[in-house]
Amino acid sequence: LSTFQWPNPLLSYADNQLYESDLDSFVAGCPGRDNTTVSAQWLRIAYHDMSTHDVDSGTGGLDASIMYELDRPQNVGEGMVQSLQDFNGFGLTTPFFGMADVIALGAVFAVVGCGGPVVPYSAGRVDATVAGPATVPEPQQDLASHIESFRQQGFNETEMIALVACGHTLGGVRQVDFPLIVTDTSIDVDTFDTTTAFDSTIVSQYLQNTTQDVLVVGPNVTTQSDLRIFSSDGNVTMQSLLSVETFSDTCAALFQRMLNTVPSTVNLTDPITDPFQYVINDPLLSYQNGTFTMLTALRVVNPSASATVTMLWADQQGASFCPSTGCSVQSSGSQPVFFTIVGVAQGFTASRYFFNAKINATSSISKFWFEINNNDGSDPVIVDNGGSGFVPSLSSFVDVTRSEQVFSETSVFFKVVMAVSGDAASATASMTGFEALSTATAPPFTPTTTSMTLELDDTNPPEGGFTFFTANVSTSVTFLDITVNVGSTTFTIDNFNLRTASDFFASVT
Ligand code: HEM
Repeated sequence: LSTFQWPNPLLSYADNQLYESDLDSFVAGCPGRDNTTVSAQWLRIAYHDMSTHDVDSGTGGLDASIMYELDRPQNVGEGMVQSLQDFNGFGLTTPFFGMADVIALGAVFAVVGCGGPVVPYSAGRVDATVAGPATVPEPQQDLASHIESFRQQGFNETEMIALVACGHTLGGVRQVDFPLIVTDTSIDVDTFDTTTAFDSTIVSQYLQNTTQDVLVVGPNVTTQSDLRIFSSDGNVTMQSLLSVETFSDTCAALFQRMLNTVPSTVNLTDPITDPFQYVINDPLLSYQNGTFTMLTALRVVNPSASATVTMLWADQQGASFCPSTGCSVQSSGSQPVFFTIVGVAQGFTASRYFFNAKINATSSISKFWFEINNNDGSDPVIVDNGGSGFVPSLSSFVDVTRSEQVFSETSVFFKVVMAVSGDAASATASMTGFEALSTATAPPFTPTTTSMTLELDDTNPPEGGFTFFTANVSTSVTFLDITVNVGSTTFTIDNFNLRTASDFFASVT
């Protein structure tokens, strides 16, 4: 299992979405929709979005530009707007994880949902703000054009054949959108093969001449693009894909490249091939009466049933409140982690152990770490972030005990309270709120950011060297970037996950 070095907001969010999000619920078990499958729709949109890539100039690729390209004939189809609506509805984007990362994640789930391979996932795509070039291949184009399109997208002829076969194992062609291809008006969606599953039936039925793929055997010769592509090397590639295992492995490798086709200026994370062995929840803090409360949790993959987990911490340098082995607290409880279909397909289980540490504010805390004792005579396992420990930031933080979710007669909002160390006579504080969910009725679905000013909080007077600032924030805000200037010192909190933190806010009316 891979190790995770905290903090790394993008990587931990990517792991969290891949293994713990709800996005997979739409494709688990390969459910049908609109006479095709949700998976088919999610896979096709990923390919079409990526199709704007140009290897020669290093531009385009999987960048969510599809949101601005839906008026083109190449992008017709029931599934396009529908898929984007699905993605927007989950509200998964963050300031560092855009719609393009969600589209790629959707494709990973889509394939697994229909029984296909797990495609290693990377995050870090950058969303385009305008349309890309109109370079999605169309069925009426000739073989030479298709070869050139795929070359521009970064795939050679053999890879082109396999990629089309891997894509067209799902879904089919919709009569109303392609009436010249599906001429029988009694058919709604003419599926490419006889199974909804992600399997090599598309290949075997083609080689046995029993295929129903209308892009192979349709009445219109001009639009038999799958036939031209599949047969372009004398069926050599299609023969090689007949083996279920080769099909699965080839599709996984090609889809990984497809999803990672991005502008050359974009850097993606290393691929996530399994859940990180240990990940923590970002510590949440509060200060009151000389004590910090710190809430965190440790996710442990494939834990022993008898395991007990302890959190330990060391004093700030020079202080000697904690024993030399560290102050410690047992986990306050644990919960099984419900992995997505990706984690389930890989056979992983996990538990999350929760901690509520009371830390003496005078001696404070320099770092914390964990000890997992399997209680079977084996040595305890130390989880210390690769030796450095986990170092919380105590000079400024959102105080989760003082923050509130306020229910008034007319509205619901968060009262966010921030603790800043120092005297705030000359302080100014501002923040940017990020709303993932777009309220637009049609694409593009883009996030909203709002600038806000924090005020000195009258109801939380200065205490223990901290000054408290506050602002009322809409409950649709999911992330915050906060900046406070106290004299010449600037405190910043970037990418604060308000959605998870607000679970710990008190409800007040
Ligand atoms: C020359 C290349 C290609 C051509 C001409 C082509 C053409 C088409 C057409 C006309 C449809 C019907 C769409 C609809 O009615 O909504 C379709 C569906 C589909 N294509 Fe392709 N395609 C190509 C390559 C690919 C590739 C490389 C992939 C994925 C890796 C892919 C994935 C899909 C999927 C999953 C569907 C089913 C969509 C659904 O059922 O809603 N295609 N393709």
